[in-house]
This record gives sequence, structure tokens and C-alpha cells, in this order.
Amino acid sequence: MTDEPILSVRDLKKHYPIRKGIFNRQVGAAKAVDGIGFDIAPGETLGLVGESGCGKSTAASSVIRLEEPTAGEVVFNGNGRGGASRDSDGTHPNDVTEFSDAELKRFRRGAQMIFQDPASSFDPRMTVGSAVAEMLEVHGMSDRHRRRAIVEDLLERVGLSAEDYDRYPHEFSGGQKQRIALARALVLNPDLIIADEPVSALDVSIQAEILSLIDDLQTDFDLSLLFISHDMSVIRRICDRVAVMYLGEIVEVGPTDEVFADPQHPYTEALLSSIPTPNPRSTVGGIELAGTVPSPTNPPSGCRFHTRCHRVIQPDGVDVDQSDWRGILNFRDRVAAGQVDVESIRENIVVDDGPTSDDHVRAQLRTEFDIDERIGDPEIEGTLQDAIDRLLAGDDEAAAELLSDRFTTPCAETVPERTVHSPDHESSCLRHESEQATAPGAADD
Ligand SMILES: Nc1ncnc2c1ncn2[C@@H]1O[C@H](COP(=O)(O)OP(=O)(O)OP(=O)(O)O)[C@@H](O)[C@H]1O
Repeated sequence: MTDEPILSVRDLKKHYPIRKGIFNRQVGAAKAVDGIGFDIAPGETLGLVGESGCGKSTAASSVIRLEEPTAGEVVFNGNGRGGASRDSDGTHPNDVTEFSDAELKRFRRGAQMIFQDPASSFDPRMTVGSAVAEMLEVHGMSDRHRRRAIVEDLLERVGLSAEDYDRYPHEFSGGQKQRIALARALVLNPDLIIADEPVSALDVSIQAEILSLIDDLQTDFDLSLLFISHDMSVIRRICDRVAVMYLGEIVEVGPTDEVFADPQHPYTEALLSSIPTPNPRSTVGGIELAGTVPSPTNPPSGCRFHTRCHRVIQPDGVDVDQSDWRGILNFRDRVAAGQVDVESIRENIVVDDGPTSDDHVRAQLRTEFDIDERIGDPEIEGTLQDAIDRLLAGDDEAAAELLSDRFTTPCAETVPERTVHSPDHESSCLRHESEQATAPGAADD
């Protein structure tokens, strides 16, 4: 047996064209998946985690070619295709993106997908047994009795009973439907299962049962899994390794234990911080992941996470409290977007005695953006005060210009390279690049 991965994804992209006008001309693209790569070893579970809109589902459907990838390579070495080597022109015979229709049909036997909502993937007029057995029939098993025997056995292995064969989808709970979906995914004896948020729609207690079932089935059927979730606690429960995805890119990948114990990318830290802890006094957490994932049609320059990052780098010559720095940049961005309306802030301030003054508005702005009432660095404080004064004078444009001239971050200018933290643990954050350059042995590589 070689140690070649079951699945090897390289520089995978899925860009959706954006068209406008009467000629339906392409004016841009939503870069939902923008150059991701990972391997999955035989018997391994790789988690793909990120908030809603990071591109996880698009990545899954591009890997399995439910959607045509824009670029990249997806080498599948499962189901008898192992041991193949590259052709002389550099292409790989197992590259799914180049498969013919016949090869694709065989591939879909060896790589199955499970979705979040099992209800929508069953025909309500078909018994669940027939729905599972249909897969065998489509792929050439003509013996009806044999099909039934295989499916009855599988229903038992996923925790249902052989008698359930003749029942209809509406007779089952959400958790039971997901068990049936697992039986259907397993019936063709695949080597790889891609599970897209398979437990997100279920109650927490049922989630635990299904995760434990997936764990058992993985061992019994010697499966590899790509497990997609937005939930770090689910990932911890089931995955050997985890890849963290943000706005179409993988920003960190590593063994689950290591990533949870020592996250290297601020986005991973923020996701981990959002896991509820049983102890409300726990000091774990506290990183607020404000806002939502920006649109992939116009991703932020440099590091795509810089607009929300709590560790966003301060430029040379600036040394202020990090949370003030985040607040100042948020303030800068909101002013630039024309979203800071001092008059409505003034109207909403409640003052016990007398009218609302400009000082009240100044204080309220700092509170809203979580900026200290006085920044230690006099130059930064001066610029901030100037900008606020310009806003108060109604000159929003001048305020925006001043803030964007003075408050910049290297994170918006440089795309971070990958840093290797240990043989299997990598992340892409600019903060690590200087450490990497000065690390012992860096020059020897
Ligand atoms: N057909 C499409 N055309 C244009 N943009 C799309 C299309 N499908 C998805 N997108 C965009 O691609 C981005 C990634 O979407 P995707 O569904 O893959 O993310 P996700 O991480 O799986 O989130 P969710 O869990 O909410 O599905 C989103 O910004 C989404 O709006």
C-alpha cells in the first residue's frame, strides 16, 4: 500500500461570473473558491470549517463536480484508481476535473455526498428502502432480492431496522433521515464521503448520535471523509485534521488537536473563541468576530481577513493598544463608506441636564467604536481628534481622507505567504512571516 492520498486538491477555483446589461456582459466574478488545496489520506477525516459564505459548499460541490470548477486539479485515487502516475504532459489520469462522462459516473460511485437537509433529498412517494436500493440498480445490480438484502443489512448498520425498508421518508425524524442518507451514501461502497453540514439541522443530542455513527461507519467501511461544518465543536468531535476557510481561501490547516491547542491564524482564534463553554467565567473566548464575511466579488486587498482581524498589524511607528487600533480602523472604514452620521448619533444621546454638546458626540463615537477616551500616542490621538472635528463640521470627505491617509496597515497591502509551524501545520498570516525569516535554519532551506 502506498501512502498516496485518496483525494488531492490543488489550486481549486470556482468563480461565478457576474453579468449585467442587455448584452449580459461579464462585469466581474464572485470568487467563491479562490485557489484552495488539501490532501485527504485513506481513512482520514479532514474538516473544512468557516462561517457561512466562506465557500465551503462551493468547494465541496466543485470537488465532486456537481459544479464545474473554474480551475485547478482534483486527483481521486480511490475505488481502484490508486497507483497511477502523472502523464508526460504533467496531467494526472485521476484528475476528476478532466473526467469523461463514463469516468465521472464511476467516480460518483466512489465518492458520495451527504447534505445538511436529508428531507429534501428523498422522494416522498418512494419507500426509503427503494431510495437506497435505486443506487444499486442505477449502477447495474439487476437482482432485486440481492438489492433488498444489501439495503436491509445497511439499514441495520446505520441503527435502523430491516423493516424500515418499506416505510416512507415522512415516517422518520430528522436524525433518522440522516441515518438513511448515510445508508444511501454507503451502499455503493465508496472510499470517500463528502458531508456538507450533516448535523447542523439536528438537535444537539441527536447531533452527538449521528457524529458517533459517522465515526463508527468510518472505521467499519474504511472511509475517508471531507467533513464541512461552521461549528468548531463539531469539527473537534470528528476530524483528524482541520482546514480553516475564509473568503475562498484556506488560511490554516493542521491536526485538529494542534489547531485547537495552538491556533496560528487570528480567524481560527476567533472561530475557537465562539465555542460556547460550560463555564461562564471561563477566560477562553472574548474575541468578537464582528460583521459578516465580505462579498467574494470584491474581496479585501492583501490578507482578506484584515477588515475583521483583531490582530491586524500596526504600521511602523505606530504602537497603540491593539483593541484601539482595531477600533480606529473600523472607524476609518465606516467613515470612508459614509456610514457615520454624527447628527443621528447626536439625536440618540440622552443627556440628563442641558443640550447635547459636541463633546457628548465625541465620547459617544469613541464608545461605539470601542476606542479609548484618550490614545497614548499623541500623534494618533491628534489625527483622530482632527477627523472627528471634521465630521462634526459636516466635512465627511475630508475626515475620510485624513483617516485613510494616516491609518494604514501592512495587512491590506501584502498577501500573506504560507508559514509552516510544524510538519503538518500551516497558516497564512503576515505576522508569522518575519518570525519565519528569522527562525533558526530558515536560510538553510
Ligand atoms: N451561483 C452563485 N453565483 C454567485 N455567487 C455564488 C453562487 N453560489 C455561491 N455564491 C457565493 O459564493 C460564496 C460562498 O458560498 P458557499 O455557499 O459556498 O459558502 P458556505 O461557506 O458553504 O456558506 P453556507 O454554509 O451558508 O452555504 C457566497 O458569497 C455566495 O454568495
